[in-house]
Amino acid sequence: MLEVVGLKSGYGCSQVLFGVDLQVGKGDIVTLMGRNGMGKTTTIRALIGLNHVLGGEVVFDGAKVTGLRPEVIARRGIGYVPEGRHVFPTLTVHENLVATAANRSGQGAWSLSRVYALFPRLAERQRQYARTLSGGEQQMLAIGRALMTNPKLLVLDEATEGLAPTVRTEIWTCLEALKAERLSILLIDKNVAALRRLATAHTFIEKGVTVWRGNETALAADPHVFARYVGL
Ligand SMILES: Nc1ncnc2c1ncn2[C@@H]1O[C@H](COP(=O)(O)OP(=O)(O)OP(=O)(O)O)[C@@H](O)[C@H]1O
Repeated sequence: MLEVVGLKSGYGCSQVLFGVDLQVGKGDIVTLMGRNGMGKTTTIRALIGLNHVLGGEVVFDGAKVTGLRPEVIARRGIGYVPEGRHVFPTLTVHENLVATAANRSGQGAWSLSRVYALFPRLAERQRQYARTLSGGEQQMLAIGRALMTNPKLLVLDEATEGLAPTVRTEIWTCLEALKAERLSILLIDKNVAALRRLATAHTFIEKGVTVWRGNETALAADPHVFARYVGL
């Protein structure tokens, strides 16, 4: 589904990524972990076309997408939920969702009713302006909007950051439901316990380089990996 090899990227003349390798297979839930400032968000931004790629390759769904424009990569089927939500504040919940609805149909296509079934709270607030929603509801809306593009891969950056524990649990439950549907997901999150319960594979980066990859069984078998690269 997604194969990233030797990805290099940065900001202006400051290089941040020096060789990130990452793989997400169909139905996989893959984490991107590492200490603060190691390049997790930059990796995501580079692979979806928001940051300039200095080297390496990104292959998505069998085709090279390295360096393509973000809207082109999004249309290929990568749904992105950025850190900090970014819903349209002056549109209603309903308008936010239809604004990103992809012009695709067929089996498995996301519809308003499917998003509302996943997030009943959004259904109750359909006519409410997005700016009046709680942080957790805005996060649900951000995920719902990404789903309305019918992604083959959903990318979430800190989806539970700053949310109350009960709301976090709701987001994790929703991600479990998406996992059961075999949607491929790449995610960054500081809530490591929940992340590890959900994920099928992990990627650790340090100073812009992939330093460890493996499944949860391999990670659990080697506690030094976690201590060394995340330090908890
Ligand atoms: N817009 C920017 N301009 C310049 N440098 C940036 C910019 N955004 C991030 N950086 C730098 O790039 C490096 C990697 O940042 P990045 O946000 O990718 O890390 P991260 O692993 O996601 O960290 P965190 O967990 O703190 O979000 C950091 O040194 C950061 O200061």
